[in-house]
Amino acid sequence: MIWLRVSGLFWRLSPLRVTAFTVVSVLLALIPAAQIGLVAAAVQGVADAVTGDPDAGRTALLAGGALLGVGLVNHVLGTFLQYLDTLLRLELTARVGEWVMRKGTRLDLEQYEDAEIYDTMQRAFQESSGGRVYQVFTQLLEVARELVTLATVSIVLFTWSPWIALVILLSPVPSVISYMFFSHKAYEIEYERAPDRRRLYYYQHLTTTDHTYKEVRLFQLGPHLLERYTRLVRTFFDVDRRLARRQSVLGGVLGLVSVAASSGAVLWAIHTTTEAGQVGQLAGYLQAVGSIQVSAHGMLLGIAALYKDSLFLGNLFAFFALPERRLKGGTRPFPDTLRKGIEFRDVRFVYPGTGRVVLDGVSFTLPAGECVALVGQNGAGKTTLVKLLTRLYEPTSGQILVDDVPIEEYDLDDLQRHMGVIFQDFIRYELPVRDNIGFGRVEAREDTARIAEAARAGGASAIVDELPQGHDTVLGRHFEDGHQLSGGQWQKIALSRAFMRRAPVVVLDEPTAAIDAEAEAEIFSRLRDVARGATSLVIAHRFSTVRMADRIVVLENGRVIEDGVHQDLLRADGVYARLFRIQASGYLTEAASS
Ligand SMILES: Nc1ncnc2c1ncn2[C@@H]1O[C@H](COP(=O)(O)OP(=O)(O)OP(=O)(O)O)[C@@H](O)[C@H]1O
Repeated sequence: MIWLRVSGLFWRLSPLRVTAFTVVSVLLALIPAAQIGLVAAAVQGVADAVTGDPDAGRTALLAGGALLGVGLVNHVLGTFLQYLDTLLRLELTARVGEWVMRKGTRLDLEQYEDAEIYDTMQRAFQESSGGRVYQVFTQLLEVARELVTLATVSIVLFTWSPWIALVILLSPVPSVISYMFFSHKAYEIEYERAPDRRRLYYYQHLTTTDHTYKEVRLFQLGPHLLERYTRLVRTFFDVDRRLARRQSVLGGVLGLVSVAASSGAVLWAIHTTTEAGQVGQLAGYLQAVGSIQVSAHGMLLGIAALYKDSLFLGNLFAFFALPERRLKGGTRPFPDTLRKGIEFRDVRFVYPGTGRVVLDGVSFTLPAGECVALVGQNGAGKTTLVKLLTRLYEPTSGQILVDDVPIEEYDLDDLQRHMGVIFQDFIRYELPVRDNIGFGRVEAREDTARIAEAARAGGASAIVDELPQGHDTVLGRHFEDGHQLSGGQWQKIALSRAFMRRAPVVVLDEPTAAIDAEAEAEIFSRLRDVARGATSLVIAHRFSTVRMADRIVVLENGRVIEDGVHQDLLRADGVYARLFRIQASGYLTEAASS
């Protein structure tokens, strides 16, 4: 049914152009039959004129003139078809890319983090140029056109000799069957290969991108990665070569059957027409033999190609059919300022498809307008908590309440609009500063005063002031005139993006890991001001940052083990106090020995 869906896509693209394309294609398909009839009439006319028929010369001339007219029509229609072809192809290429992007923005994070679904996406992206969709459409029309040609030419040929016509018609069948068989095999191989192909692209990415260069170069990973790449490519090549060998042997043998059948038919035609002295018929016959064979072959190969391309296109349609935004919100608008705060109540979480409990009954509160720091060793579940709070995932059990209302009752888009979040792996947009900060509130990206204020809040003002084109300086090195920043400078820009949002809830996941201590202290001492009284959650490993928070929550193995203010936690002499002293003593020892 892929054919139907492809036709549907084209119809939606431009009903007028698709109709014109179809009509012109069918008209062109009638031309070979007309040419055969006219050639036969012209040649027979000449032959009769030579043997003394007085009217035959005029008939031959008329047939020749008509042949010229048909040739002209063929040329004009052919040119017009080419023009329509270009238009439809351009339009489709742009639209398929657009559809793929739109779909990508409507999926859940869970789908991106699921290896199987991710493979489906990768397979679909290979089709996102729209090339194959277009191919299927033109193949469909090609098959229809050859069918019309075949039918009309067969009528002529069958009236002369049904047996010869049948032999020629059936001759391509064996080779087409083998083509279909091998197409299916090729598709199966390619399907199984998707994870390895991803690995291949990944090795390529590691050795050809700017931000991987330093490490790959200094660890001298280049040759090793190249070897992994080559090993995979060689495995692919071995499998493909075996398939190609089998295909050419079988295809070659079956092709011989086709050649033998058509050559035999030509000989047979020469023999019968010579005996009857029908020169015109012989000329028409020879042309018809060629034409019918080309059309039958074209049609059957078209069907086989359609079959193969439809299999590949199935991936694209499978991607389009992926369920969208399964995570639904309610209708309640998210508050512009929190009244009470956020409460995690006995939250448990297991990543879908895994058996490991990442959060095991987490309970704590984020009082409105306060800043809570979340600490814990790597893998304790801190970022996972943020994913739940921002509703990128749903708790397996337990509840998150905002101002005593379960989080899922709030409108999902509105909730996310009211959260200023920066993750550890924030994006470095290779775009102007205006976008890098303005994307925090995309509707306000032209509001230079607001961007400047956000930059101040994130400690990025001095960086922006020094850039050659200020807010319009392109960052990064991917595009012309791009200006590269240091890691800490990028992080300040990302922080500014979070503040650009002016959200009532601010979540910063290791926001200052790359920022120098002085700037970090400056940003956090002003956090309450810059966050405009927002309720904030900060994940940090540096205790100089953590101690500035109103409350501190310590997470270990998915459980809250301590919760309180800095001084109380120190007095309690638990895990927090131990970790704090380790860091503090490191600094003190260094200070004492210097
Ligand atoms: N998408 C995922 N699918 C399955 N497991 C995951 C996924 N993301 C994280 N995990 C697992 O969940 C656990 C908690 O991860 P999380 O990223 O929340 O830790 P974290 O406390 O933020 O660590 P860090 O301090 O290193 O950033 C880890 O054991 C990790 O392996």
